[in-house]
Amino acid sequence: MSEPASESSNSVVEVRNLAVGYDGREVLRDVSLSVAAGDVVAVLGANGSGKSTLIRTILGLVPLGRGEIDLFGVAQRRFRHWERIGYVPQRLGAGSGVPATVGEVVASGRLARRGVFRFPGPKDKAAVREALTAVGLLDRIGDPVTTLSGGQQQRTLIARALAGQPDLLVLDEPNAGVDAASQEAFAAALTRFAGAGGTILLVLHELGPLRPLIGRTVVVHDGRIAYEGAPPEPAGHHAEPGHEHVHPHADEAKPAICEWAPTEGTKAY
Ligand SMILES: Nc1ncnc2c1ncn2[C@@H]1O[C@H](COP(=O)(O)OP(=O)(O)OP(=O)(O)O)[C@@H](O)[C@H]1O
Repeated sequence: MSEPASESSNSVVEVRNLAVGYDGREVLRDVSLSVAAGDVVAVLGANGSGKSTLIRTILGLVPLGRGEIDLFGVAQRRFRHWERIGYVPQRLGAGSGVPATVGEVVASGRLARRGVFRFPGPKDKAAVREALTAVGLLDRIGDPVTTLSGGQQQRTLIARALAGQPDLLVLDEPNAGVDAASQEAFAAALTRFAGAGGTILLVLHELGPLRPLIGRTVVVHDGRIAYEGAPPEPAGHHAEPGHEHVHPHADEAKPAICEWAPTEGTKAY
């Protein structure tokens, strides 16, 4: 892992007064967010609240309407070191028609590091094996990805991002529809990444096995940040074992942050 840019102190992501829309319809407004080196930040919120739009805008995949975004202390439009960021989208674009093996998919995560025109060297191969070991899939390295379960395919995507040895991992609902074993494997891989000083920004529907890892949560409600602070403590019957559901429900007028017991350091908006 390389050091953060010197001019950036330890800022990894800085979002100021962001507004984003699709086809003239505003989806995010007045969003500000800071992620520092070593932070593990979970973005929560109801379906359609704008969580994916927020991280996709940070990554430059959705055009910025208003506001500013800095990555590692550099304005996003001038940022070139995309190899410092590993992105795990919601799904492995199934049906691409390319019959790739697990090892090939993970090796593609090295492209930004090694360049397209250089053959993979021992360092690249070692990084691929290490990343597959981290997610518990080394034994599947030669198998076509299409023969893996949905959860294993998600783990392959995490391994692809890890193989690039990024400083920042951005993940969009990595646990959605994924079996318990894969969720545990993610949690272990992400814990190791964070333990080595990595920064994580991820969209989650439920904290689940990742709860102990999350340092800060940001709740997006109706395109704005409605809460930012410590991970919500389940209250009342929500504290029962197995109830990990953090719910700002889509059909509620207000985010359900009132059900959480804010702890010290909480910012409620
Ligand atoms: N490419 C797009 N074109 C037009 N509208 C979009 C596009 N992507 C998202 N939207 C709309 O923007 C809003 C926010 O969507 P987004 O995917 O950011 O929400 P989300 O909080 O990530 O939801 P989910 O939890 O369901 O993934 C929704 O109303 C969605 O329909």
